[in-house]
Amino acid sequence: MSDIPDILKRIVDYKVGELARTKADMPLAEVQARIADLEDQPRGFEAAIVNACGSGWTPIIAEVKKGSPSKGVIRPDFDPLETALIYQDNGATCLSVLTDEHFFLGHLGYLALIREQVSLPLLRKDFIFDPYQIYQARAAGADAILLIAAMLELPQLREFSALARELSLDVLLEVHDEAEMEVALKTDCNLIGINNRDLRSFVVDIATSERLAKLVPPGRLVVAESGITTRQEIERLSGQRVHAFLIGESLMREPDIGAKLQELVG
Ligand SMILES: O=P(O)(O)OC[C@@H](O)[C@@H](O)c1c[nH]c2ccccc12
Repeated sequence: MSDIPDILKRIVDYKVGELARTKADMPLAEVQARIADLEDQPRGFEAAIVNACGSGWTPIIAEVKKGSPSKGVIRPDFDPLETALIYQDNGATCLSVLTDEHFFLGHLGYLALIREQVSLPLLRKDFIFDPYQIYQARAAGADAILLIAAMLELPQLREFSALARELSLDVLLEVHDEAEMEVALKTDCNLIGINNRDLRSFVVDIATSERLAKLVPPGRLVVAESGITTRQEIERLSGQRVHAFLIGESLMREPDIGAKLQELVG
C-alpha cells in the first residue's frame, strides 16, 4: 500500500533481506518436503473460537510475547513454553506466537516447542509478504497465520489466504481503519482482526474496535487486538459485535500470568 506506516516499512525492508538468507539456507522445496512428512493436521484455530463463542466462553487468543518495538522488553525472564502452558491451564482458547526475531524477540522455533506440549491452536504472528512464509508457518507447526492489510494489496491478500487454505491454515486478517476494512471485506477471510494500535503513532485506543466492528456483516468473526487490559473492556467490546480478544502485554507484564488470564476470561 502506498501509505504504509513507517514502522511497517522498516520491518518489511529488514525482513526482505532476512528472508533471502533463510531461503538460501532452506529452499522452498525443502520446506514443502517437511510439510509432506507432517503427521498431524492443523488444529482449527477459527473453529476453536467459534466453539468458545457457542458455549458462552470468552475466546481469548493469548500472545506469547517477549517484547515489541514500541515497548522494548516486556518480560525479561521470558519462557515461551512455560507461558504457553500457563495460558492453556488458565482458559485461553488459542495462542498467538510471535515468530519475528529482530523486532519482537520471537522465534519460529517457538511454534514447534509449544505445539509439542500444548493442544491449543497456534497463530503464527509475523509480517507475511511472501508465500514462502506461509509454507514455513505450516512446516513449523502453526494452525493459522496473520495477514496485515496495511502492508498487502487486495490481490496478495486473496492469493495468500487461498494458499493458507490449501495448507489447511486459518487466516486472521488485520485491519486498523475503514479503508483497510473495506479491502478486508472483499476477501473471503472469516476472521477479521481490528488492531487498536495505530502503527504510525503507537497510540492504542480500544474505541477503534468498537467503531470498525460495526462495519462487519454477520457471518464473520471479529477479533479485537492490542491494548486490552481489563475484564471491563472485554465486556464493553463484547456488546459491540466483537467476538474474541488478542491479548499480549497486559498478560506478559503480570507476575502471575495465570491469575490475570482468569480475570480476563471472567
Ligand atoms: O500486547 P498487546 O497490546 O495486548 O497486543 C497484542 C497484539 O495485538 C499485538 O502484539 C499485535 C497486533 N498486530 C500485530 C502485528 C505484528 C506484531 C504484533 C501485533
